[in-house]
Amino acid sequence: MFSRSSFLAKCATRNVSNVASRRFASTKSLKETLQEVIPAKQEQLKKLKTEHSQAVVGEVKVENILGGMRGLKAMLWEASVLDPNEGIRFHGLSIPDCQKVLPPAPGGKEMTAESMFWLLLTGQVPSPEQSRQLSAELAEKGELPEFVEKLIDSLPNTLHPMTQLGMGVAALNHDSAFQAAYERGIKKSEYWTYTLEDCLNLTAKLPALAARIYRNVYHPERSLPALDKNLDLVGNYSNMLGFGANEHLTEYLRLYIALHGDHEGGNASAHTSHLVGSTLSDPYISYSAALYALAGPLHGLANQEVLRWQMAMQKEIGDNITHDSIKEYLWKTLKSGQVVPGYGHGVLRNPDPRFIALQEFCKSRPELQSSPIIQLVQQTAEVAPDVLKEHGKTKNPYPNVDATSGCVLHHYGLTEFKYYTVIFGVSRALGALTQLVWARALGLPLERPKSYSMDALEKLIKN
Ligand SMILES: CC(=O)SCCNC(=O)CCNC(=O)[C@H](O)C(C)(C)COP(=O)(O)OP(=O)(O)OC[C@H]1O[C@@H](n2cnc3c(N)ncnc32)[C@H](O)[C@@H]1OP(=O)(O)O
Ligand SMILES: O=C([O-])CC(=O)C(=O)O
Repeated sequence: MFSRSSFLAKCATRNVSNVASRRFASTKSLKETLQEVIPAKQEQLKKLKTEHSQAVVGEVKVENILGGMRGLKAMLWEASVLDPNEGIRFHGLSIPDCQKVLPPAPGGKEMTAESMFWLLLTGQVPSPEQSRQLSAELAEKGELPEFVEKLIDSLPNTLHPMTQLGMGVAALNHDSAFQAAYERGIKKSEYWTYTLEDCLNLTAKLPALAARIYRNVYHPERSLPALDKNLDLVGNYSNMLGFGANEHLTEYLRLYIALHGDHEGGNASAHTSHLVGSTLSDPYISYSAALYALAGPLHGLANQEVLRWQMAMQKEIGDNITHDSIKEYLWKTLKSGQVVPGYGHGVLRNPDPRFIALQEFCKSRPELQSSPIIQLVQQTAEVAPDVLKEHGKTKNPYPNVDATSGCVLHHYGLTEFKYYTVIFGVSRALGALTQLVWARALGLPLERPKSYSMDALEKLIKN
């Protein structure tokens, strides 16, 4: 028998190939589990600092400074690592591994947001009981304060849903446990527990906030159902969006939200939350800032742009869609100086495994296979890589997750694509908030890289 802490210490230094070995029969709560795993990680950090702080892991070239820091190994991020060819691994587990071992909701097949959150936070696969325990805790904490409801209800329905989401999340910091404790004057060693409290509260409240925005903007005539204490986080979200009766869409949302949860630390949303959090801003305002990075069309908003672009393509081509007509539309987009949304990536150099997992979901359901919008997305993915290769600019001509994430929502009737990035925003909290807990548990410092002007850079090169 091995102890969990020694197992975690080993996991920290090498990938775990035997997925089954990640199963633990435990009745511990999330906080108790974290209390157990934190000392080994603190020890690991101490060792890295004392024994290896001068080890060189890369070099900084002028192209890195001018090229958006692409490729620089410059951040610590615990929950996931992105391999350019294989894609994302969460604590060493690939997406198919996660699909095998992470518990689904009762009666469902897809992993829940809670089980992914547990894995990201602790490095352990929760038991179904632990996952359900976390669902119950989140449902208990899920209601919005009345002033936040009033704030969201007062916004014009023409304000982009992402702007509204960021405002609601920031306003929730009114009740931040971390901020209140910091003002009281707590020890650094206690930071993580208050951060965890805020992170759980925020995760719990995101569905009610995001669903309220959807209702206000698109269906003001509807009333919002109350939180169901027996449902998982996404079950409740789907219910409050008005799709609770559609088990297929609810399952898709579970998969979507688990898969989009984390993508290592350098992506713009995760990095923003990490940067803002490093000033000891509380998790609400740190994550609010992250949402505004996610809301850019080169990042999360691309999933809205993909649907808009695919619908425009469908309108222009009409019913007779062929590979040639898609090719022509792709060239038209490129020649007009626009990017093809849903293609390319800052790190990945192969098709995104999240794209593949969502496509597999489509392939497993006959009603999705015969859906015109899903067929169009699939056909586009067959044509676009060759066109992008011929165009010759992008380092990665393959589809990323945004190329396909919206079409299933559209098929099942969630057609308001300006809302899609909000769903991404509910998901990305899982990874960004996990790192805030770890940043406080490990006592990570203020993030403050060195910058140069072009004159200063030229001087540096000469010297
Ligand atoms: C969840 C996510 O955030 S996944 C990403 C979602 N974003 C998109 O799908 C938007 C479309 N894709 C892109 O704009 C880019 O591929 C990005 C932003 C994702 C990555 O950017 P980079 O790392 O700079 O990509 P790369 O190094 O390959 O770019 C080189 C050139 O190819 C161009 N390029 C990259 N992808 C594309 C594309 N899909 N269509 C057309 N041109 C592209 C870049 O604009 C750049 O052109 P430039 O030299 O004129 O500035
Ligand atoms: O990793 C990135 O830069 C973008 C991305 O796919 C994500 O954040 O999910």
